[in-house]
Amino acid sequence: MTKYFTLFLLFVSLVSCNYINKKDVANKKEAYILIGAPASGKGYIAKKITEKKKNTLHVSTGDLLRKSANGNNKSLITSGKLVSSAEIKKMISDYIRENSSYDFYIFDGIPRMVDQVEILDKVMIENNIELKKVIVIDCDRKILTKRMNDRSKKEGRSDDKIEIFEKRISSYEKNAPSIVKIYQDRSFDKVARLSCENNNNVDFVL
Ligand SMILES: Nc1ncnc2c1ncn2[C@@H]1O[C@H](COP(=O)(O)OP(=O)(O)O)[C@@H](O)[C@H]1O
Repeated sequence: MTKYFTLFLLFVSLVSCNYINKKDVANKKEAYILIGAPASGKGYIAKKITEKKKNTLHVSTGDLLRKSANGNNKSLITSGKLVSSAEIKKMISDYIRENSSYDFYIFDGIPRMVDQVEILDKVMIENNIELKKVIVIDCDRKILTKRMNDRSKKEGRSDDKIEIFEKRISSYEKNAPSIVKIYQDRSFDKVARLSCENNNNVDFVL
């Protein structure tokens, strides 16, 4: 009799363990961080990932700022300068807190400066989001400039004028290598590289 009771207890504990594991998996949220120069196709890659992974939120700091920016930030954006990290911190923490029910997050446009790595770390910890992959998009400057020209005809973004665009690329070239290095030093395997020209198949970086 005791033998059967012990077996029963073992069975119950196994089932409940499995239940806990399933629940943990269900609650785990994961993030992709996209790093790429202006016009390198971060939006395009984000769209591809969103198609592959259900319940994914694409978080573009540029889009969020364009929707909400005050006068001062608007003029910073128009002149190709960066908005202060303090404002980015508030904007991103509020936004993720208000949109916490996703399974996957794609961060596009953050971190843009080294100090924003820590800001994003904190937001991810507070919202129980783990880093899945940092995807770096490599792109030749000639291609970027051509794309910017095409895009500015279609979208008419105020910061897509050639001299402003060059400034944004220089800012990217100044900041991105140190940011990528931080993630590589933390975990080399989590940093994947994609070419901006040959990026139809994103499966291998997911
Ligand atoms: N993380 C950020 N920190 C500071 N400024 C930002 C950040 N993200 C976006 N911005 C501002 O918004 C502008 C547009 O950003 P975005 O749409 O990502 O453009 P792109 O990647 O094409 O340069 C940037 O040039 C900058 O002024």
